[in-house]
Amino acid sequence: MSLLVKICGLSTRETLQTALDAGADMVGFVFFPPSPRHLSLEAGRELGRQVKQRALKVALTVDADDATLDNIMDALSPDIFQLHGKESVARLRDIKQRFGRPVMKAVPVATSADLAALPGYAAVADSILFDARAPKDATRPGGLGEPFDWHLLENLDLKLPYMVSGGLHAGNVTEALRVTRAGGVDVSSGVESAPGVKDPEMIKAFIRAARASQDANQELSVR
Ligand SMILES: O=C(O)c1ccccc1NCC(=O)[C@H](O)[C@H](O)COP(=O)(O)O
Repeated sequence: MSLLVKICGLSTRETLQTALDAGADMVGFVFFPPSPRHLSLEAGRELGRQVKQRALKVALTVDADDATLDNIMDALSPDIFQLHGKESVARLRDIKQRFGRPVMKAVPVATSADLAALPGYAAVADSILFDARAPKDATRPGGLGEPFDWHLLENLDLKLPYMVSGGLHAGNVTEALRVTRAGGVDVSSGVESAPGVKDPEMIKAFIRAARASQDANQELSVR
C-alpha cells in the first residue's frame, strides 16, 4: 500500500498549493484557537475550495462540540475528522454516526502505558495517528515539534491503518518509518520556518524524503 503523506496546519493559499503540487495525500486544517495554525471558518472554506479533490481534507479539532463540528462540515466539508483531544470511544462513535465521515483518532504517546487506550479506539476509529504526548503545561495537545520514542510502536499489532507524527522532518522521516512501519506520516512544525509559518521548500523536501523512504523501506522488505 502506498505511503500516505499529510501536511498539517496549512493556512495560506500559497503553501497549500505547494503541498498539493508536491503530492501531499492529505492536507490538515486546524480549528483550535490556541494554535498558531488555527483557521477561521471562512479561511477554511476558501482553502477547502482550493483543494479540489487533489488531496484528502483533514479537519483537526480538539474536544469540539457538535455545533463546532457542524460549522466545520458546512465550511470545509472535510474528508476526515482528526480528533486530537480527550474524545472518548463513545464520542468517536457519536461523531461518526452524526457526520458520516471517517475519524482519525490521535493517540498521544510518551510511554508504553499510553498504548493501553488503543483497543477501544481501534474498535471505532477508521485510523489512528500516533503523536508525541504534549507536556502538561503545553497550550495545545499537538503540533509541538517533538518526537516520541518510535520503538514503542515496534511490536505494534494494529489491524487499523496508522500514521506516525510528532517532531518529524525531512531528516528523520526515513528512520521513523523504518522503526514504526507506519502507513502514513504527518508533519507540521518540521515544515515551518516559525510556528504557524509553513515553508514551501521544507514542505517539498519533506514529501521528497517521505517518498524516498517509502521506496527504500520497500526495497529492504523484499530482500
Ligand atoms: O498543529 C497544531 O497546532 C495542533 C493544535 C492542537 C492539536 C493538534 C495540533 N496538531 C496536530 C497534528 O496533526 C500535527 O501535525 C502533529 O501533532 C505533529 O505536529 P509536529 O510535531 O509539529 O509536526
